Amino acid sequence: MTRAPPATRRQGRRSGEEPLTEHLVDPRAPRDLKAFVAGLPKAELHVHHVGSASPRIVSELAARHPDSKVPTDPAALVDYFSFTDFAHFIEVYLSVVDLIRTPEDVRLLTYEVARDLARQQVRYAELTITPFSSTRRGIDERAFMDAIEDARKSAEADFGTVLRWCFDIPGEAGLEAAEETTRLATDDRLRPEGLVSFGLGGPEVGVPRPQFKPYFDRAIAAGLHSVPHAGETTGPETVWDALTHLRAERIGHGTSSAQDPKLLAHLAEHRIPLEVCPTSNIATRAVRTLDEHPIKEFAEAGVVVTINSDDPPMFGTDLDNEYAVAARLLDLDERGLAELAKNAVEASFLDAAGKARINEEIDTYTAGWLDR
Ligand SMILES: O=C(O)c1cccc(C(=O)CC[C@H]2O[C@@H](n3cnc4c(=O)[nH]cnc43)[C@H](O)[C@@H]2O)c1
Ligand SMILES: [Zn+2]
Repeated sequence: MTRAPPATRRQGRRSGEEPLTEHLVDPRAPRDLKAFVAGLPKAELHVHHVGSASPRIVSELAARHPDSKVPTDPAALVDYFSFTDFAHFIEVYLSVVDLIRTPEDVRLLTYEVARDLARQQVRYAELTITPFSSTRRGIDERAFMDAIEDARKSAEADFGTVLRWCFDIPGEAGLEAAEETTRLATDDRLRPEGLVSFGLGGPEVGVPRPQFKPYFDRAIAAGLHSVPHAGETTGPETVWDALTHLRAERIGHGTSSAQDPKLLAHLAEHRIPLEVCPTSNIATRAVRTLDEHPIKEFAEAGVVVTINSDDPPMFGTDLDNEYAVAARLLDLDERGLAELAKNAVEASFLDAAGKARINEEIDTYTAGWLDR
């Protein structure tokens, strides 16, 4: 018998409601959960713009820029995208950032990322973009914003996938990057229509969160939601800092939260979702093996778990695979997977009508699958 642990049930229950009955696997023949996931409407909340460049796009851009050390052969990229530690991941990540040199590169990348998301039935995604990394490399800021907005509108029209932006500060680049990112995110003459949230990425070691409080205060005052990375490569104190100093509404990764029962209880009580990216944590060596990943502790503590792919081509994964990983680690059936998908919809910054639309699609799809 397979049960969906409490936290993977839809978290939208008002307090005092009867708890949902346990999801029991139908005694009929085991179903192909991967096929179910492939057709399941989904939302993705933690996925990076440059980190989502497909091998085809990366190799095409590398061929345009022979001075780059990034391989032009997609097969050679697989080895290039294997990391010895988190610092090595960032080094490789920045070598791909260096390939994005023109507004057309930005537009092509963004539109193709949306195509890949749509292929996985992603109806809505909040794509994390680091504008500082592109403007400091010479891309005009107005042209950058126009490129991502043009791709966003084209993708919605062509694929039906709704994209929104999270602008993040590359923390290791310091307060200069914080100031520039905040300016780009809050200047009404520049901020793109699709911008909904404000984040903090890059290495956490040696990059204390409290220093970024003034910048998050300005972003929140401008109506943006706070979604910093924390607890990915450092301890639970970084997650506490993100909550108390940066007023985080969601936490990117939050992996080390499992080391602090009080933090788990706080996240569960206040329904602060974790943007869990299982394979990312293995690829960057933040977690040793999937079986050691704390996602089950999160679920059993009642924390809102959302499933995400982070930098899928770099980690040799995609969102569908991350759902399959979650199904194995959380011992889920189709209903449990549908509830995970709804967790992401509920934790998103999409408007109520949009959430209702995707949730209804998830329910209709799941009912149809189970009744087939
Ligand atoms: O752009 C620069 O000039 C620059 C200078 C110093 C440091 C940096 C960065 O650290 C950029 C990091 C970059 O990585 C993105 N990212 C993607 N996946 C993850 C992740 O799992 N954890 C943390 N950061 C991640 C992040 O959005 C930054 O843009 C840049
Ligand atoms: Zn990330």
